[in-house]
Amino acid sequence: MDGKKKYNLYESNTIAAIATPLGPAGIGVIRISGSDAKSIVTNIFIAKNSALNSKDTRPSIFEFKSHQVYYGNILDYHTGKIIDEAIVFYMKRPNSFTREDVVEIQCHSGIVNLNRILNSVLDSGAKIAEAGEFTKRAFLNGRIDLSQAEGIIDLINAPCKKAAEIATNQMSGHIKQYVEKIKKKLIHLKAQCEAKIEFEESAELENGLSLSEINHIIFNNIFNDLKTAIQQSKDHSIYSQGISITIAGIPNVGKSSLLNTLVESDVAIVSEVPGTTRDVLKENINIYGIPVIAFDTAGIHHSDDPIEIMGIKKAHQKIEKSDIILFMLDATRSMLAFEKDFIIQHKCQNVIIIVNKIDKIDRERCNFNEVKKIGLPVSFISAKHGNGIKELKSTIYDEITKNIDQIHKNDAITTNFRQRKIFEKAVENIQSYMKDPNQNESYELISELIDIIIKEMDDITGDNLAIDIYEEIFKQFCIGK
Ligand SMILES: Nc1nc2c(c(=O)[nH]1)N(C=O)[C@@H](CNc1ccc(C(=O)N[C@@H](CCC(=O)O)C(=O)O)cc1)CN2
Ligand SMILES: Nc1nc2c(ncn2[C@@H]2O[C@H](COP(=O)(O)OP(=O)(O)OP(=O)(O)O)[C@@H](O)[C@H]2O)c(=O)[nH]1
Ligand SMILES: [Mg+2]
Repeated sequence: MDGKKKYNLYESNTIAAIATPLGPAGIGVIRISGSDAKSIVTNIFIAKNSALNSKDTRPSIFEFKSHQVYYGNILDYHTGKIIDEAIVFYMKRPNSFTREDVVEIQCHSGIVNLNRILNSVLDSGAKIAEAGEFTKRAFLNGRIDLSQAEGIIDLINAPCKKAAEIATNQMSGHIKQYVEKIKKKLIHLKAQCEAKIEFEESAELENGLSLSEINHIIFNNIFNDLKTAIQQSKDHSIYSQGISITIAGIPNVGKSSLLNTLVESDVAIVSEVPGTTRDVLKENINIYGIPVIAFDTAGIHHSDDPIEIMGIKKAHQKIEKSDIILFMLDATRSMLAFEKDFIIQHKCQNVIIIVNKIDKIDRERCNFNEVKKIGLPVSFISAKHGNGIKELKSTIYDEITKNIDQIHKNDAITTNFRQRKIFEKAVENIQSYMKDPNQNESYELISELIDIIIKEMDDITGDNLAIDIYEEIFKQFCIGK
């Protein structure tokens, strides 16, 4: 991490926010960052038990030592009355998360208590922090780059273990290092081009790279680095974005029963009356670490009931948009022509055929060769009694991951959507240069291309990025982060 300070934007104000959730919890934390952090807390804190020299009095600013904790009482700024007992933690700049002076107040939790303490801190001179402002300061003050800051948001929002692991990698600088490696190669090539352009006539440079060698490195080595980042990120995006699964089928086959079994809770109404489900139901589930949004839909059939027709229309819309369709059949009867047609129509999507209610039939006599012949994955289950559900989950997992090579590689480079778009733009720029008939003739042209890609790599790490772009990114954070 470089130590340089990029901006002096915030030196004049000190910010504060509640950093923990506003609900019942054991402990709550209020975070204060900026040059007045220490004096602001000095006004509203009395240290107890000789933690500071001035026992049972307001401490002098000079008494706080960095990275030490002090026990005492937090007071109301105006009345001087005790609000809560707390532990106060001071981190002297630049040895803090924001690289500014930071004081944290660890107090009891509870919405009212935390807000009373925050108000006392604000009355004592702090300004309320915007969403993500602490992390923005860590970025502006050079502790982390933009990709690491984005790793922090992703970690906070991670919907599953794998997504959290990927976010931790980003936070610790995977993307940053990957981009820096590409940039280093580009800067080397750029220097070669500049030298050639400058000394062309005097022919002083004999052992520099030739134009075709430079082109070759960009078209192969750099191009592959960019492509690898894009491909591996696509593979991993299922962990952060999740995938959608729609349960479909004719009425009464057991779709809602399956949703309930997958969620392990009675979220959907189940009854023997066909046409029970009218609306689309949505539930979050987790299939071997992959976040899945599961939709239960109205049974599809020909209906004259206007409300049912609306439900069936919604079901079709969900089916068209979903990543995987679980198409459910009833094991107690043979397949209808309508069901066969549905399967044929949707064969291009990822369809898993589910034969439900196997508890009701004699497995030996169950003849579903017809279904197996279709060539799609088939699961035999009892949604009601739970048979075959583990196998169904494995089948779904295989379907999700079937086109993914990199999924288990921990060192795979994983970008978020914003970063991936920039890598894609860089690939497009190289491709259109490759198509340019003049590209073999000019160091100037390749030098321009190199400049463009360097600028794009800078956008990933946030170097020289326009203020409005990173402002947008930090707004996605929660307050207190
Ligand atoms: N209470 C608390 N917990 C937290 C944070 C925090 O700010 N406060 N963090 C943030 O949200 C994360 C940790 N990140 C941090 C990063 C750097 C420093 C820091 O003080 N670094 C100094 C000193 C390091 C040392 O003593 O070795 C430095 O790097 O110079 C602290 C927290 C998660 N847990
Ligand atoms: N024996 C048995 N009965 C089941 C099974 N799954 C569902 N059922 C029964 O089948 C009936 C219909 O189940 P639902 O889950 O409501 O079916 P659905 O497909 O959601 O029906 P609609 O919402 O009307 O389209 C209920 O009486 C369930 O108890 C199963 O695996 N075995
Ligand atoms: Mg239903």
